[in-house]
Order: sequence, then structure tokens, then C-alpha cells
Amino acid sequence: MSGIVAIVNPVAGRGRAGRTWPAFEAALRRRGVSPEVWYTAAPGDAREMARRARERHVELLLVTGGDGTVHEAVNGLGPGGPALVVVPLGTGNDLARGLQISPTPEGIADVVTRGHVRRLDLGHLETAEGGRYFVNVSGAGLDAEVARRVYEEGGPGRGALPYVLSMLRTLRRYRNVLMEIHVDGRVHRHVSLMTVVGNSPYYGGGMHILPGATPDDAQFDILLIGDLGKLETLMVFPKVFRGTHVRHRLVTCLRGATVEIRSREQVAVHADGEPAGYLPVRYRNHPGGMAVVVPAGAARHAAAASRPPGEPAPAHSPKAHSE
Ligand SMILES: Nc1ncnc2c1ncn2[C@@H]1O[C@H](COP(=O)(O)OP(=O)(O)OP(=O)(O)O)[C@@H](O)[C@H]1O
Repeated sequence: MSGIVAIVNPVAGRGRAGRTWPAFEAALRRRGVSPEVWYTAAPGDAREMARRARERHVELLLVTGGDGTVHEAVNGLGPGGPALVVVPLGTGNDLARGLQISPTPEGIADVVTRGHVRRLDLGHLETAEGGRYFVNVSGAGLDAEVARRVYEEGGPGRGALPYVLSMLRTLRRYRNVLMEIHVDGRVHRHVSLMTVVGNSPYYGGGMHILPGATPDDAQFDILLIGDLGKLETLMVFPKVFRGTHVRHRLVTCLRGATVEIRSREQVAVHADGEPAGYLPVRYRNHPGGMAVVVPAGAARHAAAASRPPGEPAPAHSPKAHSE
């Protein structure tokens, strides 16, 4: 078989995806596009459906939902496979935000009929729990602890607010830890609130955590956040929404293709906001591993497009202790 399949997670965006998908399908049909529609019934289905779509040599795979659904789909596909069209009807939609995809029926019909394929880097991480791919951002430390809590308390339809509330609760008891971060063979040791590794600029429903990230440069952007106290963390946190946290003296931006993080402490790891085990973690990038259809006029570099007007690209400053 070839053709177009649409995976639809009806509970994404607190049910918005299920409610509004028929309008998207109608807009596609008006343009002569008739996808085969597969509704997910439970967590994990999008992964299996994507695997099946790949086996059947589907040409175009629409993934309707939020970042969790996209995360599942790419884990079913792995590097290669059909081109994805993200129909961003979740609560966060961080990948689509970076790619300037408009969540309207006509916007998606435009992407399908007139968009172009962009090959993005696909991140992969490995912990003792196993390996998995991620599309946006992974990390170890406070944010992973927060993600674990949100996941345990959550369910679908999460968005930014539960992350913010959980961050405040988690921070009260959180203790910074000594981490050893290997980036392309260089070792950085520091006491860290958290370390972030990713290909795309956004996570957590609009937090501009890696403002310099370019999703197709074959490199991870890496943020080493040093030994921030609790009060200082609370003061820096709002800046994450504008991406200006990277100017803080205890924040170091790096780039690299292979990353490994270790610690003697038990430190949680997340992948696209899903719990992914504990340190040690090893990252490797698959350049161009994910084909995504983007709008015809989309800016080449999503990071540049998403930066506030007048905001310079963050300097990459290897300040942490390295050897
Ligand atoms: N039919 C279903 N019933 C319950 N859960 C489902 C179903 N289909 C998929 N899921 C789960 O729903 C979860 C949430 O989906 P998703 O993350 O796409 O939406 P969201 O949380 O609204 O958006 P975002 O992640 O962008 O904030 C996924 O982790 C997936 O495993």
C-alpha cells in the first residue's frame, strides 16, 4: 500500500483533536486528499500505528495530537520512514511551534498540498531503561523530575500550567547534583540544577529553553545550568519563556553531536517530557532522521524565526569547567 494515513489521538488537547479532526479531514477532501484515518484508543497506539504505516510504505503520515503523539509516532518509525505532517491539536505543540505550522484546517491542507519536506535531526538516547528517540528536548535534573511528577499525576491534555505548578513543588525539595557531561569527547564537570539536550527550541508548552537550536544542523544544543539556588531559579524561570535565561552567568550553551551525562546520584532523565529513566544517559543524533512537511513559506531556521524581534542569537560559551 502507499498513500496517506492520518493517525488521530482523539484525547489530545483535552479532546480538541477528536472534536476538530473532522473539519481538518473535510478541508483535505476539498483539495482532493483522502487520508485513511486511524484513531488511537490507548497510549502506545500511535507508536504501533506508525510502525504499521512504515511497513506498508505509506507516503505521508499525518500525526494529529500533541507532542506526546508525535513522540510515540517517531518511536514507531525510527530514522527514515514516511514524511510526517504534524497536525498540532495537543495542548503544548512545541514541535509545530518551532516549525511555524498553523493549526487550522486550511493551514494543514496547505501544508499537505503545497508544503515541502524538511529533513530534521532525530535525537536518540539510551539509559538503563532502554533506548528511545526524541524530537524536541531531553534533559537530566530538575526538569526531568518535574516531567516525572506531571506524568504520574497527569494524563493527556497537560500543557504548560501543570509543569509550572509541579516545578514549584519539586523545587522545594530539589538538591543540585554533580554531573559529568561529555560533549564530543570533552568533559565538563559541574554542580548542576539541570542539563538540557535537544534539537528544537521549545518544550513544556512554549518554554523557549534552547533558543539557539536549529533542528537540521546535525548537532545537539546543550544547556548546562549550574548551581542555581532556589530563589535564583525562581527569578530565572520566567525568562525561559522568552529564551533570555541563556544570558545568566551560570548558564552555559554548547553544541555537539555526541553527549553523555553521568552522576553518582540518582538523577532523572526525560525525553520530550516523558520519563526516560535515570543517569547515565548517552545521546546520539541521526542527522536528517525525520522528514517533516513544513509550510511552503516557512523560515529555514525555526530558531531564528521564533526568536523575539531584535533578539540576537545566543552566544555559545563553553564556560563550564572542562578538560
Ligand atoms: N485514545 C487514547 N486514550 C487515552 N490516552 C491516549 C489515547 N491515545 C493516545 N493517548 C495518550 O495521550 C497522551 C497525550 O497526548 P499528546 O501529548 O499528544 O497530547 P497533549 O498532552 O494534549 O499535548 P502536548 O503533549 O503537546 O501538551 C499521549 O501520551 C498518548 O499516549
